[in-house]
Amino acid sequence: MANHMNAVKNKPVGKSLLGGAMIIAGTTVGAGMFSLPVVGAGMWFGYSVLMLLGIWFCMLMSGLLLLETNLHFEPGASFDTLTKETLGQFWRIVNGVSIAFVLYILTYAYISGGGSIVNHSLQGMGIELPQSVAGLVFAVVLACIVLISTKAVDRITTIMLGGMIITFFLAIGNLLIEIDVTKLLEPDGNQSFMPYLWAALPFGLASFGYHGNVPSLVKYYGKDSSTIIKAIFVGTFIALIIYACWLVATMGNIPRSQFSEIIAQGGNMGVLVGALSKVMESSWLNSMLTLFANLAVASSFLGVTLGLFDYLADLFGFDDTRSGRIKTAVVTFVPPTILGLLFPDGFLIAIGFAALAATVWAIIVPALMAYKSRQQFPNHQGFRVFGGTPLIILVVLYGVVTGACHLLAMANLLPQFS
Ligand SMILES: N[C@@H](Cc1ccccc1)C(=O)O
Repeated sequence: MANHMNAVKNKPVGKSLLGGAMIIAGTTVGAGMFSLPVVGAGMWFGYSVLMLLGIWFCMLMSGLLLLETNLHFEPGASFDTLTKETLGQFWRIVNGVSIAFVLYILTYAYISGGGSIVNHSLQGMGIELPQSVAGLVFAVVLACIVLISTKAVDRITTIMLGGMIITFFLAIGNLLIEIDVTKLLEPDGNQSFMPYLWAALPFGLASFGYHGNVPSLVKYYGKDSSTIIKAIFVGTFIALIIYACWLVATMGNIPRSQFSEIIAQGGNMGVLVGALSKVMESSWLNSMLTLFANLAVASSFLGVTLGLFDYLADLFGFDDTRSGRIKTAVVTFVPPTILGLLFPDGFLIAIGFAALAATVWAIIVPALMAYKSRQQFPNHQGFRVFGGTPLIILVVLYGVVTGACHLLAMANLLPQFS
């Protein structure tokens, strides 16, 4: 869903807790969600929920550690300033590169997922397109919105957010009623579950990523730490609940053995939604589910590419005139779109790589910065995350283990469900 980082800069949303919580929930819930049932099929429901709980906790802690550091600086200080002032030039560069990488690879993931889901929708209307072309259409339409202005993105994502909430409850509510408890609790297929946990860890991490928004919340609320803490807690908790419902809805309706087929077809969004569509009796609710998936990936695309657009404009010094924006749009959209045309089905692979890079800037760097800033400001009276250094070590370990799992899975050294 949307990454309202830039929306915040331009439009005061009313400084209630709810506004901040929605910004966090909006960024967190996105395409990563569609990878969860597919990569969780091996370990199935129980372990998936346990995994989500653990990841939620670690990602919440790393976000709060980031907030702790951020509060030592003036509202408006960016990631770049925070890393430069606490960890120095080396980490500043590593951090900047990893953020840019995540934004680029997510843009590609959304084009791949968007192509897949647009294709699934068009098939419902009797139109057949190659998936790469559907991805191109998806990218071009949404890129034009980003090109027009930040305000356009803000307006459209707000509408999409409303649409997502409505369609999510309509479609998922129905799927939740129809679930088959035996499918959920006594899965078929091979009876080994736990070993598949490791390869799924990176996808859980990507699904709970929101950390780019922490500095924007500080900018938005000022140094009101208790409201920001609540906004992060509530926002990520909403995501946790949505993911749990999503796992119940998918795993309670699609048998585990059928996930093998979904995985064999690349595990892309359209394939998963297609499998769910088959079990839904009402064609109207079916359309709601498809519409939800379209909105979820489109709003994520807008949020993330707007972040990338501003980042690249700043990096290359392109101005905000018409020609400047067109230049920025070219460097923002052309590389991921070409990748989307060449490899239309890299959705899962891209989410995995996004997670690998996110371990750096969303987990390890925030933990190290908090450690360092506690030394730099020993007499600081304000907010400090509980748990002292052991908690920092736990968060770093979580990041390192997840990154290692991604690399091991890439090298085919981890058990993967197929
Ligand atoms: N959580 C987002 C992806 C994301 C990762 C890291 C930071 C920001 C966003 C999603 O599921 O689509």
